[in-house]
Amino acid sequence: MKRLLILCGAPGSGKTRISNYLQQQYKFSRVITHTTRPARPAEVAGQDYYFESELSFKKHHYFERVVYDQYHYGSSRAGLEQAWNKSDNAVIVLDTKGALTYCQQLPEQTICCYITVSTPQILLQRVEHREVTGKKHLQSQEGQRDLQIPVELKDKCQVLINDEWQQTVKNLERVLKRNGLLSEV
Ligand SMILES: Nc1ncnc2c1ncn2[C@@H]1O[C@H](COP(=O)(O)OP(=O)(O)OP(=O)(O)O)[C@@H](O)[C@H]1O
Ligand SMILES: Nc1nc2c(ncn2[C@@H]2O[C@H](COP(=O)(O)O)[C@@H](O)[C@H]2O)c(=O)[nH]1
Repeated sequence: MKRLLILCGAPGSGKTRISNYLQQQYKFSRVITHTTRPARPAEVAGQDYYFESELSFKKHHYFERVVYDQYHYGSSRAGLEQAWNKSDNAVIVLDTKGALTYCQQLPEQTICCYITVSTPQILLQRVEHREVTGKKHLQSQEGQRDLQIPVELKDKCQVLINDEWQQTVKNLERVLKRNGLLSEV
C-alpha cells in the first residue's frame, strides 16, 4: 500500500533533516514541492524544491497551496504520484496548514508527525545563521503559529521531539514500526 509520511512543525524543528534521513536510510521518496522563495546556498532545484517565479508558480495545479512568510508554497497530486512511482513510502515536508489538508483529504494513506523541540531558543539557534529567511521565517505569523501543534491536528499527528539527534532517530523508528513503514535497506 502506498503511504505518505507528513513532517510538519516550526522552522528549524528538523523536518528536512528527518526527511533526508528517511530518504537515505529507508529509501523513502520525497514529494518535491514548489516555492517562490529563493534557494538557500546548498539547495538543489528539482531536488529540494521546484523554485518558481511568481508567474511560473501560478501555472501549476496544486493539491494544496499556502502563503508562508510572504512566499508561495504548493504541492501537487502529480508530485505525490511521482514520489509513489519511486517508492511505496513517500515523505513530504509541509507547514501545519498543508498537513491538515493532507490528513483530511487522504486519511487512509497519510501518517502525520509534528516535529518539535523542548524550547524555542533551540529553534532560533538552528536558523539564525541561515542566509535565506533564517530568523524571519520563525518570526513570521506562520512560523509563530507552527510553534505549537494546531488543535485540529492534535488527534491526527504523532509528536516527535527533535532535541538530540540519536534519540530522535530511535523515536522516529518507533513511529515507522508502529505504522508499518519500516523496511530497512
Ligand atoms: N537534533 C538536532 N540537533 C542539532 N541540530 C539539528 C537537529 N535536527 C536538525 N538540526 C539542524 O538544525 C537546522 C534546521 O534543521 P532543518 O533544516 O531540518 O529544519 P526544518 O524544520 O526543515 O526548517 P525549515 O522549515 O525552516 O526549512 C539544520 O542545520 C539541521 O542540521
Ligand atoms: N503547505 C505547504 N507547506 C510547504 C510546502 N513546501 C514547503 N512547505 C513548508 O513551508 C514552510 C517554509 O519552508 P522553507 O523551506 O522556506 O523553510 C515549512 O514549514 C515547509 O514545511 C508545500 O508545498 N505546502
